[in-house]
Amino acid sequence: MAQYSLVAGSVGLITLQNPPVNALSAVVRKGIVSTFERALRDPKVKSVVICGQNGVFCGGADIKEFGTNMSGPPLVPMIHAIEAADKPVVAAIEGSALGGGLELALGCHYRIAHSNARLGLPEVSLGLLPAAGGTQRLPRLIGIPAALDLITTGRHVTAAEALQLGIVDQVTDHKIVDEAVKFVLSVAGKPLDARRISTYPCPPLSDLDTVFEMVMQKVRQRAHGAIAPIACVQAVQAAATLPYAQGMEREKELMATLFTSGQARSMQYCFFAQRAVSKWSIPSGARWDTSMPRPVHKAAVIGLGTMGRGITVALAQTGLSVVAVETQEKQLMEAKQAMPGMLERGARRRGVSLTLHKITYSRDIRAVADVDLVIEAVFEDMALKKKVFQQLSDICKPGTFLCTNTSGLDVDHLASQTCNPELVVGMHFFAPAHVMKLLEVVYGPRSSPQAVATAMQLGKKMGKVSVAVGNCRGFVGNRMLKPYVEQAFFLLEEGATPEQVDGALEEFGFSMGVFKVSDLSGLDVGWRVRMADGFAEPGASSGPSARVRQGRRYSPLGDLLCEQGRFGQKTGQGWYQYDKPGGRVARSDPWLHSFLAEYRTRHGLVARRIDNQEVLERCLYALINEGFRILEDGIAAGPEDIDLIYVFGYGWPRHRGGPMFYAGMVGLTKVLQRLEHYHQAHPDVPFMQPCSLLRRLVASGSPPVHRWREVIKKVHSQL
Ligand SMILES: CCCCCCC[C@H](O)CC(=O)SCCNC(=O)CCNC(=O)[C@H](O)C(C)(C)COP(=O)([O-])OP(=O)([O-])OC[C@H]1O[C@@H](n2cnc3c(N)ncnc32)[C@H](O)[C@@H]1OP(=O)([O-])[O-]
Ligand SMILES: NC(=O)c1ccc[n+]([C@@H]2O[C@H](COP(=O)([O-])OP(=O)(O)OC[C@H]3O[C@@H](n4cnc5c(N)ncnc54)[C@H](O)[C@@H]3O)[C@@H](O)[C@H]2O)c1
Repeated sequence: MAQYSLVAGSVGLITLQNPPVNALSAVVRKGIVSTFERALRDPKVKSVVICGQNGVFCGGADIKEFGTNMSGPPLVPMIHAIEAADKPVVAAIEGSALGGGLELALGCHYRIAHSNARLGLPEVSLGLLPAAGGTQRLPRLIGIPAALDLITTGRHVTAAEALQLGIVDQVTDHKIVDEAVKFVLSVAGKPLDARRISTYPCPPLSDLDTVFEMVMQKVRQRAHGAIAPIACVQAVQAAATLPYAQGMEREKELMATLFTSGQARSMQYCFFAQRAVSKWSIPSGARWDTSMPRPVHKAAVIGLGTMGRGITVALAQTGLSVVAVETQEKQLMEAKQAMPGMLERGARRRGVSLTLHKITYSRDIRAVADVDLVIEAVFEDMALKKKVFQQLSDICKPGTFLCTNTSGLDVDHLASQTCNPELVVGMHFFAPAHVMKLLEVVYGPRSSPQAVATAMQLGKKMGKVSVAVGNCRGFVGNRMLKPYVEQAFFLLEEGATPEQVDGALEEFGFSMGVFKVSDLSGLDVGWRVRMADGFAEPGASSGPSARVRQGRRYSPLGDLLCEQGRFGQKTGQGWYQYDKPGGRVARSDPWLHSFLAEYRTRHGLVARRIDNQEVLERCLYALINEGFRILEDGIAAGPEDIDLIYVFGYGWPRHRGGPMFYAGMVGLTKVLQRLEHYHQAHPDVPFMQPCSLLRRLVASGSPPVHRWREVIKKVHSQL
């Protein structure tokens, strides 16, 4: 609703009231319309201030309404009426003014922001565009380039940047409503014609066509198949080239296409999934709302390699004191040199000024004696990690949480090396750890609710999307990757090329295909794991039995490349070639193609034409099938957890909602049928055998993804 009061004798104050973010639900819109009409009718009222309750102006349209039959007064005429009023209207912005909230403010004649405010048009991240005049008013107010930037990226700006861009007229540190009232009294009676943004011409730009062509090209490249960013550019183009009324028509038309699209549904699903996973619960019964995290003031990181450096930066950025321990002098020196630059770039990326960081370095693990939480990031070697955990258990003060960044080793086994296994959890970051948004918090049967709650809260503080997952080989993300990569190898054996497989996956929306990612992270990483598991054995990669291991189909292709020293980007050769070791630009490698041809001949394989549909089905359905197994095993609490892990950690396109949501969009029956088809063709590939949970879901009528938990619960209760 919207509350109305008369203040300072002549100012009508409208307060949006819809906790927690004052979203513009039907009731709120109704409230604004009626209170605004009342203010206009009242001769005592000379001006109006619009604000939001509880320190938030407005989080935009009510996203929950989007899937329903929308009723109540529409936003566009409501904002028009505010702009057309002959009494000055000021938006008093604190907290957030996002989406429809900012569009409402743009309809006001003046905008005053508290210094804590964040403003933006994030509709693009929901698969939409700002359809309450945002695409038409913002370019008229701040110019086309700046508006394009904000609308196509959806980024939020601080009050200071908003002032610089000209979005707001004033920024204050004082009470926002008091300032707005003071301000509106000072402008009462002044003409308003020059304050109605819709009447402004768009600031001229020379060579408009070239600008839009270039922007469109850039946006298309970044969009990876998402349609909303393209529509955003088209809408701003309408603002630049058409009169306001026609621009509004174009905005409406473009929004109509987006509004009902599968992409918008997928992205809005991700929005709510992100909120849902923070409300974690684990099989022991511990939950987010009953488990108290313990404050962490001082943390430590053990091992300053690739991951340890990123984790140290991410911790320091939250304002924590960090003790960084590294045994190798050379690594320690390199880390010390690299860290300031990483912190500086991080501050720039987050749009904040660089503050003094409290990092102390040591080669002696005893330096961590007084920290509240330790994150271990030494080599992926169980014997080494066990030793480190034994040391930590001896050295650290009582109650210190001991966390490991292992990519997939048994967290329980590490916990058993300590005197207090309840204090041990996995904190699995993704490279580069100070940039990537995902954190898997791995709990074991003995992890205390407080340890899980503390790791989840610390992750949130670090700006991560933290997902609580159970302990199993590879946890959720890396476990699902295995069947996906395996299928990619099999496709090469059968006639595909790395270029084709990557091309199909990139067209689907991944920013990088599986082989480019493998080159980036290093082929040797998986090779070492396969050797440890007894899959890859030196000398076993050729010969007649090379393609069968432990009774199942196996492809030694990755092992053969590693045996040749082709580890990917770091060696300048992998599935692709690079201009030098460490090079970043992947080029097709004729050597690899003849190697594949020779390999097929050696094993009597006849290359066949494989279409992209098959590439996608085999790679993605194998991954999704493992996702169902993870749900069945109770390793992930729900499909949302898996989906966010893939969107934030593995480059799954957000506009496709994550693998499990995507399976629902494709149709569970179809996914099941195709898995059955591929499993029949290759019964020696266990990953393709459809998971029984998938069968149960299909048998229960393929419920929508938000109802899968009911079926999963039934499965668990029968176990
Ligand atoms: C044809 C039709 C034409 C329509 C015209 C459309 C016009 C317009 O252009 C479209 C929009 O505005 S699109 C909108 C554009 N706006 C955006 O994209 C902004 C989206 N919101 C945000 O980015 C963040 O929530 C804030 C930064 C506002 C607050 O962050 P924070 O303090 O960390 O809080 P938190 O944990 O994030 O959320 C707390 C609770 O609020 C909930 N909720 C939040 N916003 C909601 C909404 N708009 N709605 C509903 N609910 C919303 C959230 O789910 C959660 O619920 P839970 O049940 O407690 O889990
Ligand atoms: N690299 C990735 O993409 C990635 C992603 C997620 C998780 N991980 C995991 O993170 C951990 C570290 O991986 P990385 O890629 O940073 O390895 P890395 O080889 O880059 O760094 C490991 C560092 O640990 C140091 N170290 C070894 N023993 C030590 C000890 N006892 N005390 C202090 N320092 C010691 C080494 O000198 C080295 O600098 C591994 O468990 C790995 O599986 C890696």
